[in-house]
Amino acid sequence: MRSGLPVALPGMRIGLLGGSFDPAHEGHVNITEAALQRFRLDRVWWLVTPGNPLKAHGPAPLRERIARAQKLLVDPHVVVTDIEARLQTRMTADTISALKHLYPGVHFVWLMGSDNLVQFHHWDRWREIADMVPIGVLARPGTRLAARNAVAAQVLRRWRLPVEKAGLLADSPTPAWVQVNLPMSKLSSTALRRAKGERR
Ligand SMILES: Nc1ncnc2c1ncn2[C@@H]1O[C@H](COP(=O)(O)OP(=O)(O)OP(=O)(O)O)[C@@H](O)[C@H]1O
Ligand SMILES: O=C(O)c1ccc[n+]([C@@H]2O[C@H](COP(=O)([O-])O)[C@@H](O)[C@H]2O)c1
Repeated sequence: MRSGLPVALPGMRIGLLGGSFDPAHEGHVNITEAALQRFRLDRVWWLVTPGNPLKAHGPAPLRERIARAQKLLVDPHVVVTDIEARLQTRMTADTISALKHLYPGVHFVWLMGSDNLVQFHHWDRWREIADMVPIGVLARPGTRLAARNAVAAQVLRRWRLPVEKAGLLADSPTPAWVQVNLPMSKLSSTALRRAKGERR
């Protein structure tokens, strides 16, 4: 295993929550805890991205964002990582493909808030992502309806699991996805940056 990468054993179910985390907030913690429970995951890795390929403005320095994320987390099942910087991947399809190669036998699940499902069809090789890993979507305020009508949700509708089967997601053949509702948090990094007067 390359140095600096987290350890995982074959058979483990690991959720990947990619994000800018600029900054990390309780909304991230909230969906992470829900994902651990609802998708019966052993771990969630926060993949703190060097920069979202679809965002024009770069985020705060990676080290600052990681330090803040680590401070916020108390659950030992959650690991904050700079995997994308280490692997030099920016596109999620490349990150997932590299992780599957580095961790054979690990059951990865891609996690995202429902706002990201609405955008998902703009991501690079998004159909390949859906073919590589099951996807767990967590409801985010104001985007549940849009997520239901999202292009990706329509194209992948045949492979949507009923919510009662969310616990089987990590072991399901791909494509497979499910959207779960949870007590929602309105927190967002944008709101936190604005409250501090930052213009990013
Ligand atoms: N309050 C929330 N409820 C549900 N999902 C969330 C929430 N906040 C963030 N997420 C999800 O967490 C992941 C990482 O989010 P990100 O780091 O972009 O935070 P953000 O608050 O969405 O930031 P920004 O406001 O800068 O877009 C994304 O999949 C996003 O959908
Ligand atoms: O690969 C892509 O084309 C792509 C496009 C947009 C977003 N993503 C990923 O989605 C995750 C959430 O991004 P963000 O900035 O909304 O936190 C993060 O891991 C990004 O790298 C990935």
